[in-house]
Amino acid sequence: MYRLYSATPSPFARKVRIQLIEKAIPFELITEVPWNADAAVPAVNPLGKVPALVLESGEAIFESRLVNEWIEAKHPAPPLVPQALDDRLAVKRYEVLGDGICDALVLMFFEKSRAPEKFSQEWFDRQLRKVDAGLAELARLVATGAWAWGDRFTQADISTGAALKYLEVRWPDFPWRARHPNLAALSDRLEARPSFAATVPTPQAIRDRVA
Ligand SMILES: N[C@@H](CCC(=O)N[C@@H](CS(=O)(=O)O)C(=O)NCC(=O)O)C(=O)O
Repeated sequence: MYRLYSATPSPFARKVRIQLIEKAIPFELITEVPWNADAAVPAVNPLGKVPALVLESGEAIFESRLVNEWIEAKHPAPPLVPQALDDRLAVKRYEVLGDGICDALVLMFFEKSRAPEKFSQEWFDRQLRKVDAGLAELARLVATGAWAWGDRFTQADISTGAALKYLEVRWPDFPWRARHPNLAALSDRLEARPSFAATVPTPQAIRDRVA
């Protein structure tokens, strides 16, 4: 059975969990705080990050985009990424935008946790601009669609949904729903799916706070 190293707030790990559940692939979930000194994930991922998927052979795959690409290739049914190259590119664009928004949110979270004298408003505001512009582009791409891309559930929905819910969990007061009602409606539809309901992100206490 596959083993997936994960963390409760992680939108990147959530993408993999959702993909595995959508494809009915059994896996053992190993949940930890990757920031803590005693984290286990560095033993399988030299970059020390979750998600990391460990195969029955013991081989580890890390970086959520690569993990999901591998899962899609090894377990193609049901297909979550279209075959045609231009369509694949279109779907992957949502993952790049969603991951980029989450990367900026992670940086904002840790910037905010610094001692006041170490906090950089300029750095925080730079990341916030990426979130704002990334959301605006996702809203433009989604438009009035029932799904993030095309006429069915794809990896574009996984990426978009994971980013939106992470934003909501990390920054509850961020007014993305008012700004982008189409994204709010898509998020609500996606969060009703069993694979989303089973993987709702929750904050975690970090014992070994990064200086
Ligand atoms: N690009 C990576 C990002 C993964 C990532 O940043 N994971 C965080 C946890 S979370 O921010 O997703 O909750 C981590 O393990 N960080 C530990 C570290 O960076 O040392 C991916 O998509 O897999």
